[in-house]
Amino acid sequence: HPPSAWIAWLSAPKTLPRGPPHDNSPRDDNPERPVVAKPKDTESEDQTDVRGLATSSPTPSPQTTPKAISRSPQNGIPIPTFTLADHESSDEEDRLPPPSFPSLNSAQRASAPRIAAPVAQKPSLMATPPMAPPPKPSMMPPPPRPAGSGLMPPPRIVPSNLRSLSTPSQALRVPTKGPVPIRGPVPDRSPNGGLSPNPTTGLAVKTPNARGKVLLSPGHSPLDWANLHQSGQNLSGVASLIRVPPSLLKHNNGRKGKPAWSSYQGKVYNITPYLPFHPGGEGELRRAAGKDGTKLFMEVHPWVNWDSMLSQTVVGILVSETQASQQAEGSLEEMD
Ligand code: HEM
Repeated sequence: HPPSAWIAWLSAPKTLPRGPPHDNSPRDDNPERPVVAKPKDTESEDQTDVRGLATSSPTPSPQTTPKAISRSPQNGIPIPTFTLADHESSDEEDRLPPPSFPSLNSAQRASAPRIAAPVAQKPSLMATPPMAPPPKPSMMPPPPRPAGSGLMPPPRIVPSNLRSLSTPSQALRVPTKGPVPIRGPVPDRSPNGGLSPNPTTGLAVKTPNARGKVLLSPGHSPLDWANLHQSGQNLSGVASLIRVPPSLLKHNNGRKGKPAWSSYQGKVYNITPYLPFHPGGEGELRRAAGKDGTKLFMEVHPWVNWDSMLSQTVVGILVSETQASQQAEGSLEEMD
């Protein structure tokens, strides 16, 4: 913008309407289009027709807002109008055929192969140049029909073709030859069928589930044992490590209220607190109570690190009867 225009606008008297010196609104270069201003005051009596044109203003409004009027009468160019009634009464259009698609002179129609003869077009009002009739398509002749009905005869039903349907009992029969697959749970070799009473509650807790795994009572998962084991509690039941003779190990077999001790590779553990946490079941673990359980342990799960799992339950070391009597007064810690 030329700076002079801005200077002129800035130095203009205050009575001039505020605004830039030029019109930023989009220009309407079409002189035929009527200029319409939306009435600001909704309570105004001025009416607008469906085209948005101001129709009449019977009484002069005191408002100073300029009202839009059609410029067409001044220019002498009439605004074309139509009514719905006129359109409906036009029979001429109804008699016209529906518009063809694709368009009669379109490239799509020209390039499409014509199979059937074109339908005779009624003379329409569309200025369409007459098209040349499409060339006759050169189609392959249909394949010769096979002799007879054209269908293959159904296969003959011969008794040797029929497979005998196995009965449910046959389908589920275990093969008589070869090794029998082991699908069941771990066999329970405990004397009372795996249901051993809990030493604290007296209730049977071991119940193998469908997968053969022992259902541990709530709060007795391996993680729960890990938490209890790391809690710092003394789980051994003895004040200090002791020498355990075989007689003492045998005595503490977990029955009649006695603690369950078990030795593994020379160390004696108090397995009583671990019984309800044992994933293999309390009954299985009890089988090693009061004796050395190394052999049983290694038969089942040699990968299990029992020493780290039971380190807080260590009672002492397994010694001979004579060693134990010689050191009956002292403890292992005093000897060390
Ligand atoms: C005090 C020592 C023992 C500890 C720390 C211990 C620990 C474990 C652990 C952690 C498992 C789960 C193993 C796994 O899922 O891979 C387990 C399973 C088992 N344990 Fe022990 N166990 C001990 C002693 C025994 C003994 C002496 C027996 C047998 C007389 C036994 C029999 C079993 C059985 C049958 C299973 C189930 C195996 C399975 O589900 O496949 N456990 N034990």
